[in-house]
Amino acid sequence: MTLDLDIAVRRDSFALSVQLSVGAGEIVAVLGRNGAGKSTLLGALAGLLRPSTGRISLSGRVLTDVAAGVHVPPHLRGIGLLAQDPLLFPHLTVAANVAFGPRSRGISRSAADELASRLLSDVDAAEFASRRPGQLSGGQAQRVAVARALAAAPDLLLLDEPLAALDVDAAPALRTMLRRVLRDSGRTALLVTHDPLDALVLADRVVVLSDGEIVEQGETRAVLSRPRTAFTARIAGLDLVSGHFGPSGLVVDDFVISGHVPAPIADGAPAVAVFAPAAVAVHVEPPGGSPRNVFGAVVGGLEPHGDLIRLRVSRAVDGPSWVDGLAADLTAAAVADLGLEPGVRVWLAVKAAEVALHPVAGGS
Ligand SMILES: Nc1ncnc2c1ncn2[C@@H]1O[C@H](COP(=O)(O)OP(=O)(O)OP(=O)(O)O)[C@@H](O)[C@H]1O
Repeated sequence: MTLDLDIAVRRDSFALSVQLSVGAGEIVAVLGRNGAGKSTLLGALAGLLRPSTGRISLSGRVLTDVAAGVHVPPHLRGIGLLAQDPLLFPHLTVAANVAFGPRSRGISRSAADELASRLLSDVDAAEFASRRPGQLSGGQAQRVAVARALAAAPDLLLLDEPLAALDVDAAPALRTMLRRVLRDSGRTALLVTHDPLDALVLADRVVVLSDGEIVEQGETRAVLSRPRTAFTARIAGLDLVSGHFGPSGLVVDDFVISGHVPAPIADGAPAVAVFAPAAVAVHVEPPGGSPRNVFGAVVGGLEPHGDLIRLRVSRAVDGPSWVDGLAADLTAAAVADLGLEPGVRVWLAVKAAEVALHPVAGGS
């Protein structure tokens, strides 16, 4: 199902103006800080808000057309929402929660029960089928909410910060599960998040929203690893290296980057190494000992970053090309002590414990 949207929404002093298309089976992440307009965009799509101008269509079916006076109500849009809060019916069992959507579409009880049980096993929640929502952890309830959203067979699935309410231990497994079920079901989906990791793992493409406007968009890895605007660089706030997963880590050209693997990755699958610029140590001589991850580069630029200085590197003539754009955060004193300025040869070192390896969208 293809989504085409070109709308403007006014909310008091805030204005959102977005033009966006999402292809059939594509997963697009909308990334933005608090107040960027992400919820406003979702509200307009879901039919909860009326744009002041514009048009929204889903596979040619017009959902909103302000000029023509068309505004299809939320429940008739064929759009499913998975929110931060699972919002399960507390008085129904897990299985009945999932079967509720199909039942209200007129599907027979036995077919709806069968669908619910298949979807619950897809999200690894089959064992909770006869429990009530009050007897589930946050992560378990969110799995059930995913099954319920899929059971409604929406033409478009909206995911509104689906992992934001989960604790850090539950989020990676749920992220991996979401990635699997979204790919397997071939769903067209729009994911709203402020977490670049969600975008990386789940989305094919990312759209960066700032002050109600799209400031950058493109293939997720490309946008996050080589942000073209300072705004995206700040929001991404991460160092990213793309490669393939191998037995000793991320293989990129003839380098291997070691790191920890929060959720399983298939051998040979496209993956990324992610680390914080603050975890990067900068040396002006090759570091001694045998630290695992050391990359040669030259200083590209220096810019203030809060109380620190953010250094961006470029490739050295004899060094790997993929270091281009990596960032390291240092104190002003360290920058002065090391004599760092554009063109200076440096070695970046990152401990394996500070590097996380993640599968990326498009991979198996
Ligand atoms: N009901 C409302 N009436 C008027 N203005 C609103 C309303 N709700 C939100 N706004 C304003 O619209 C702007 C965008 O808010 P929105 O909730 O869409 O941002 P967001 O990107 O979803 O932020 P967050 O990540 O904090 O949820 C903000 O400036 C907000 O103050």
